Amino acid sequence: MAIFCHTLSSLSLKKLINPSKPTSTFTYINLHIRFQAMNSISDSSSSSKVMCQLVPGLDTNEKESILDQTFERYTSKMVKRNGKGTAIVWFRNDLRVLDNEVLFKAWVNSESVLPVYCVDPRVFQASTGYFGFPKTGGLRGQFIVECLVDLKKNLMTRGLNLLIRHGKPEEIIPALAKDFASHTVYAQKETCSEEVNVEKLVSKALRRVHPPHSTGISTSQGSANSPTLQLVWGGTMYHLDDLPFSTNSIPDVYTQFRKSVEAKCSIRSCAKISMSLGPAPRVEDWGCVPSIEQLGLQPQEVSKGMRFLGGETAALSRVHEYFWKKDFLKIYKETRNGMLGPDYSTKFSPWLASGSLSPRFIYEEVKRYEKGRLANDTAYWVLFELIWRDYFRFISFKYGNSIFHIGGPRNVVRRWSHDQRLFDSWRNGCTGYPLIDANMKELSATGFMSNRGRQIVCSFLVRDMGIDWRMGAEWFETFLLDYDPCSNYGNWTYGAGVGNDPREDRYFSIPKQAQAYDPEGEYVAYWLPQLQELPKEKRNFPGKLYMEQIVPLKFGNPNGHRGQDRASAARKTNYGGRGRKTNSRTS
Ligand SMILES: Cc1cc2nc3c(=O)[nH]c(=O)nc-3n(C[C@H](O)[C@H](O)[C@H](O)COP(=O)(O)OP(=O)(O)OC[C@H]3O[C@@H](n4cnc5c(N)ncnc54)[C@H](O)[C@@H]3O)c2cc1C
Ligand SMILES: Nc1ncnc2c1ncn2[C@@H]1O[C@H](COP(=O)(O)OP(=O)(O)OP(=O)(O)O)[C@@H](O)[C@H]1O
Repeated sequence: MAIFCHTLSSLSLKKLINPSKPTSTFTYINLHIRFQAMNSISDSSSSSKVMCQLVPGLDTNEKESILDQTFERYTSKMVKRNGKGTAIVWFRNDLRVLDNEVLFKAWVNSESVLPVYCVDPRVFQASTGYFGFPKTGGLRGQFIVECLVDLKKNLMTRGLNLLIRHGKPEEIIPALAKDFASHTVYAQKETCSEEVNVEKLVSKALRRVHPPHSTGISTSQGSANSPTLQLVWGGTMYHLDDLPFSTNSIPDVYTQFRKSVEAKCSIRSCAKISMSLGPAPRVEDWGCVPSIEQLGLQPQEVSKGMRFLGGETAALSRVHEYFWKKDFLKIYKETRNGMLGPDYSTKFSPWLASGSLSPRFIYEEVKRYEKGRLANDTAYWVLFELIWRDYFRFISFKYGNSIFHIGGPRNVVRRWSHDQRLFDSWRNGCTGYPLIDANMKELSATGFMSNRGRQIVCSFLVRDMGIDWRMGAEWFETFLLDYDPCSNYGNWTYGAGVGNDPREDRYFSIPKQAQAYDPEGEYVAYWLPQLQELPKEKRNFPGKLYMEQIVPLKFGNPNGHRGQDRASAARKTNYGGRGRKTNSRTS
């Protein structure tokens, strides 16, 4: 039965948590978490089935009041501006007002700020690098639209607005710089080549802009008074400039990186801004936030699972909901490996990826929680995970495009399969392994998959199927709401054993993972309703009661796929084996 979408009484919770039966801490706490989630649903819908759950699950008034209170805490009368003229803020993956270094710098160094967002066809209408999937899927497109609506609203509250233009930034931004006689364009610095190339093009085009009172004499470098592009570091918890090593010598082992930054750097405070960011320059037509169709994408409704709301208001509300209202931070470390429902983990990633949430703000909230409520290892663990996120971003600096290449940062040579039948079964969730299929269905239906799920489906694709890991990474690129090139390709290279850390080469055994993280088959039965009628212990191991398994498992297959050994399966599926023996650990 689909647990988190049904109401449940405390009586049935007691039945679920049978004290006479030994239950692991993980299982117990997850049941508790789902029970709380269900209670919140039952408030509004008594005994009816709820098919999809909003994240955050707060009403509009509550969200607006959280936004106001948070903004108030981060507003200061002390900040003064001391610049001249108009500065342009080119919004990219930093769609927020709170702790936005770019907006802050532009405001301080100008008399007026023009905030701009460019709907770049290379982001919304292009294809992924090698395998040609849509670069941005409909669900992420919708999420970004919501982020833009919210950003526009929050800027307007502070006396600004958001100018929205369709086209390439290198054409739009210089034209605006000319029209508004801007001296500087501020934007967040990115690290991957697609984004860096756009930065270079914008910078080059700006050099050709002559300000109205210049002599018109220009060199190949442009006019001395041409507007400049100032790229500002943002988006990570630790600042690039504060790292205790140069980007070229960032440790390849995560633990070394973490220990070093924790010991030697501190996290900068969030930027506080003035209540009013105006005056806004005079603009005839600020443009509307595009619809999903205007982005050239197919709209997709979420009718099951989690429905994430885009935007800074939702992001700050989610932090409030998870840390303060539901108080789940105190058990985060024990629950974070769950798969079902909104509350086993923070779910901050979609807002972090679009930049509608600042990681430094999360840091400050963790510290506030530790001071005001409870300081334990589990509150810290959110920071531990955020350091992973920082790490992959810095690693993308160090290794450049190699994170997208088949051999990864270590240039590992292996033979990979491109068997379309196998890949299709994986992406469509029809492999015959409920744990894989349920996760893949969740991804395409909601744009989200748990970290546990991501590791398992990655291991299955690359190790059990032997498929080119980039096919999986690009599929994720299309669908994930939280798609971020550094975290996505960083994690995939790790999962495929081609990452920068040679020690990370882990095989995830589906039977073991199912036993540990979905012992009652609730997760698989939620996404694969045909399994709901099976006894709980059978749901992850349904044998012939489900569909035929497309490949045997590399290590042990308790459930069959009999009559076809690995070698013949490999031949049949064009799986070429590996040129190098892996030292996989089995989890
Ligand atoms: C194959 C694969 C692909 C992934 N692709 C992405 C991606 O495109 N974008 C993305 O943000 N995360 C990615 N992750 C990391 C991780 O799965 C998600 O960040 C996490 O599931 C988001 O859920 P959460 O916010 O509830 O996480 P929580 O457990 O609540 O963690 C808090 C935050 O820490 C960060 N974090 C946690 N784990 C990781 C990790 N392994 N790597 C980097 N950051 C982490 C995230 O920002 C996350 O929001 C990927 C992991 C794998 C195995
Ligand atoms: N933000 C991003 N998201 C997804 N993929 C990206 C991103 N930035 C860069 N890439 C991918 O990186 C790859 C660029 O690497 P490519 O190998 O073409 O360049 P290169 O390293 O300069 O080339 P070469 O190896 O031939 O010198 C492309 O596949 C591109 O899709």
